[in-house]
Amino acid sequence: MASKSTLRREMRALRREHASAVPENMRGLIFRHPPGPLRELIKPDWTIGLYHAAEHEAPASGYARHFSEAGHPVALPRFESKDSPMDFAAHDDPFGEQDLEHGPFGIMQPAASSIALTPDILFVPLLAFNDQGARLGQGGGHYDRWLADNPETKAIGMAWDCQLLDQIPTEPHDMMLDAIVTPTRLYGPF
Ligand SMILES: Nc1nc2c(c(=O)[nH]1)N(C=O)[C@@H](CNc1ccc(C(=O)N[C@@H](CCC(=O)O)C(=O)O)cc1)CN2
Ligand SMILES: Nc1ncnc2c1ncn2[C@@H]1O[C@H](COP(=O)(O)OP(=O)(O)OP(=O)(O)O)[C@@H](O)[C@H]1O
Repeated sequence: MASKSTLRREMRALRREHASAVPENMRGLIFRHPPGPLRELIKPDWTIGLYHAAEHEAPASGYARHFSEAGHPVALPRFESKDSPMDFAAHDDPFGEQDLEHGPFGIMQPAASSIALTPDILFVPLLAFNDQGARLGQGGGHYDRWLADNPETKAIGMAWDCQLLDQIPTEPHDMMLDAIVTPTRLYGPF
């Protein structure tokens, strides 16, 4: 099996190629809200963890708007510096995004003044996944560490269909996903 770093390079290129082929005016039409079997998992009082997608990642802002309209608190990852641990903080303006600022890794994040929240379900970006729920991330270990510290939180991958692989190299610290959503399929809930 290819090493994680080789796979990361290949999957970044594949994801870029795939995502840039989706016309700009169609992007808002995909990932508008999660499929029914996932919505059924989510209790009315749950806090929803999402991410602010980088250019070629599966877009997650439609879910932020959907869950916010449905009355759920929405939270995004936040870092004080590149080396500090990830926490989650309120994202109260998913339509205007006026409550976000530039953070480390070039990703928009809640301001330091936003209140910290602990998601009950966490939607996570990824570079590759398989149909058993294994995940390859960016290599920072941020989600693996956070999920290890918060074992009650369900983890749902969001991905383009091209990110599905037969096999993912895994290590003991890698946390499995409870489900993965793509524009055409739902894998799980396992
Ligand atoms: N949108 C988004 N938010 C996220 C993550 C993510 O993968 N995507 N993270 C996931 O853990 C955490 C941030 N950690 C990160 C760790 C490493 C890199 C990283 O290596 N980025 C590459 C650029 C990748 C590319 O070109 O696509 C880099 O900086 O070289 C990014 C984020 C939390 N927030
Ligand atoms: N629970 C943990 N405790 C301590 N270190 C961890 C833990 N999980 C992962 N790490 C460390 O994080 C680093 C990156 O892990 P890995 O290559 O699995 O990242 P990834 O799953 O691709 O990234 P991410 O979870 O940020 O998307 C490794 O050095 C690993 O040892």
